[in-house]
Amino acid sequence: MKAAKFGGSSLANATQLKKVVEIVKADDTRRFIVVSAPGKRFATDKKVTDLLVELYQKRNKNESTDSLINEIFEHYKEIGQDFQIEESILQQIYQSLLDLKELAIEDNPHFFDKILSSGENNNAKLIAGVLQAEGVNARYIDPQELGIIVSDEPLNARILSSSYKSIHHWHNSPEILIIPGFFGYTEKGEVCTFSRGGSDITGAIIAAAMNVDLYENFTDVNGISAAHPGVIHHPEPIREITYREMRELSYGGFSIFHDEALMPSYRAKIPVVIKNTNDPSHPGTLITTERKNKDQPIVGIASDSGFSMIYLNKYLMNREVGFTLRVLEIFKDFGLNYEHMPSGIDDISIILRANQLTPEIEEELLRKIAYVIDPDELRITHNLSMVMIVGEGMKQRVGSMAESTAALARKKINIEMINQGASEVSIMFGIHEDREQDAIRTLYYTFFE
Ligand SMILES: Nc1ncnc2c1ncn2[C@@H]1O[C@H](COP(=O)(O)OP(=O)(O)O)[C@@H](O)[C@H]1O
Ligand SMILES: N[C@@H](CC(=O)OP(=O)(O)O)C(=O)O
Repeated sequence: MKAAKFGGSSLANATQLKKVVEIVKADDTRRFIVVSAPGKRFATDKKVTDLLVELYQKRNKNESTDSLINEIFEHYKEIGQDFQIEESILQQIYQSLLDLKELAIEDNPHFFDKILSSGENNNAKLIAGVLQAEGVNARYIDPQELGIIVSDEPLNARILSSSYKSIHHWHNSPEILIIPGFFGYTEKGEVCTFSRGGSDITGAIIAAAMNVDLYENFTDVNGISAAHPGVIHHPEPIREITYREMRELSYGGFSIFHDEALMPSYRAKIPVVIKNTNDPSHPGTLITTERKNKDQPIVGIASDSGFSMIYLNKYLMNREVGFTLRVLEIFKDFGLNYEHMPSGIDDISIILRANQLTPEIEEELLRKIAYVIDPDELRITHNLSMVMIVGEGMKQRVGSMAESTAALARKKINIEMINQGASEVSIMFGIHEDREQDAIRTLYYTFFE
């Protein structure tokens, strides 16, 4: 049995949807289909979820949403146009969009979630209708009926562990279930979405709950490549990768997969394959617990920007009991999440996402650190990118660090920070944002060509 998730790029228009219908028909073990909201039809197009974000903003400003509603509806109509679907489906979609005009804003903590979730919900209804019209025994199912119950954290829900058992009750469904991705319901029955890109999460939850043999994640490329295709021309494809490696790459900025999405399928030890809707016979990339091909020490290079780093130095820091704890307590008091904290004998660096800082917060934070910790040196660096080389094989291989630093030095890229986790699955380099693409290129050509 398989669960398949189709991303927005696979559902953007009628031509793409025809490919999806063929994929569903081609293998009768594909029993659970998770769908995203319609994606971009062309480079300058807007995906439906982004139009819904605009709708939310307009509602908040009390501006008319009529033209947006029409634009979104026209997109659904275009997707359904080549199929003999029942007229009532499009009417239902139109009505649900009109209902968004009436949704209460006041005392409605799930206002944004309700608007966003309509993108996938309407698409799942449309696709179920299309599959039925094409003779497939399929049905739309609402996440509440299915049992996707989530924590009450607007725009950032998490699945409750009790959900898996309820969802499993549907594993023998005679109909193929068409499930909208990206949201669930709280215990009180309110719609709550996962974070952006969260249809991947729904796919993994369904795969784990139904205990399928394979979770297929369909997108618009032949699996994952060793670096971002926008930076490296024809990067090498990755045929097989472990969950740990994929987790590091997703964290490091591989936008192809939501980084939280792997958790449910990882725990359930279900293999995931990333496949191309436009070329379904291509093997894509397989994500498993252990990879068979151990020859490749480094599988990929990822990067992400928008970091700041606070550097602290205090002579004999290592003798002060509770030093790190006191520093982190300050971060906690400011409600700041940190991402990494490499340390030396007398110094530590704390790296955090810069979008949490305003000039006021930054000033107060530094003042508090100076007062509580009394460091010999305290400074903050902005506009950093984290560039990562990832691969389980690095543990056995001598010299990955030396080759990387030599490659960066050759390009005169200054390394502000190096971090290697205890698991030795990745090495991370903090560099100035301006040199991010140069760093990826030089590291890629060092390890791949
Ligand atoms: N390392 C990588 N390998 C392959 N694709 C990548 C990589 N990094 C980023 N991408 C991009 O991710 C895109 C697919 O992911 P996504 O936007 O989530 O698609 P979907 O709409 O199917 O969910 C690809 O079109 C590609 O441009
Ligand atoms: N539509 C949602 C959820 C999602 O996962 O979409 P996609 O599978 O197209 O990345 C978003 O844009 O965030």
